[in-house]
Amino acid sequence: MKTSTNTTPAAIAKVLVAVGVIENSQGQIFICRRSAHQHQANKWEFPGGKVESGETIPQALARELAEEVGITVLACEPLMQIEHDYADKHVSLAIRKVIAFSGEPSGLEGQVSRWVAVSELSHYDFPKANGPIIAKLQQAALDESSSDTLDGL
Ligand SMILES: Nc1nc2c([nH]c(=O)n2[C@H]2C[C@H](O)[C@@H](COP(=O)(O)OP(=O)(O)OP(=O)(O)O)O2)c(=O)[nH]1
Ligand SMILES: [Mg+2]
Repeated sequence: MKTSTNTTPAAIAKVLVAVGVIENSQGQIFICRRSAHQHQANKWEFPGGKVESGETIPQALARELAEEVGITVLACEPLMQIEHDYADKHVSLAIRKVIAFSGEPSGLEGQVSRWVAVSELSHYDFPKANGPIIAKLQQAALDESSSDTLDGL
């Protein structure tokens, strides 16, 4: 007789998360450190949080960034979508680049936070799902600097 152990992926909830890559005028990115009691504890992250029912992704992003880091999002654009299965949780990250905002971000929930250059992002311990985001930001920065070089010819 077959037995079921209820450990199939379908048994693990999937969470939609709006994630903001906030960039300043010097091309630096704002990152925060997750607390010791959160999922993916103590890892660095791009601020954001779960999309609540009835919310669009931009609405969720605006609410989360106001709550967590105290900025008002004025404009954002899609950067990428990542599906990632952690053993205990499946996440769908809807990543937006925040290209205009008002206010100065800070860790309103007591989280450590800082602005970092794109080239320094790989020195920080992010959740596994974030690898492709960092690769994409670093590739875009390289493309931009090579087009600057060509402009100078
Ligand atoms: N905000 C954010 N979450 C990320 C990133 N990478 C990544 O795997 N995650 C995962 C960790 C969590 O499982 C989930 C986000 O949940 P969260 O704990 O931030 O959600 P939330 O802000 O609504 O939290 P809460 O107040 O309900 O506790 O997405 C990232 O760069 N930023
Ligand atoms: Mg959050």
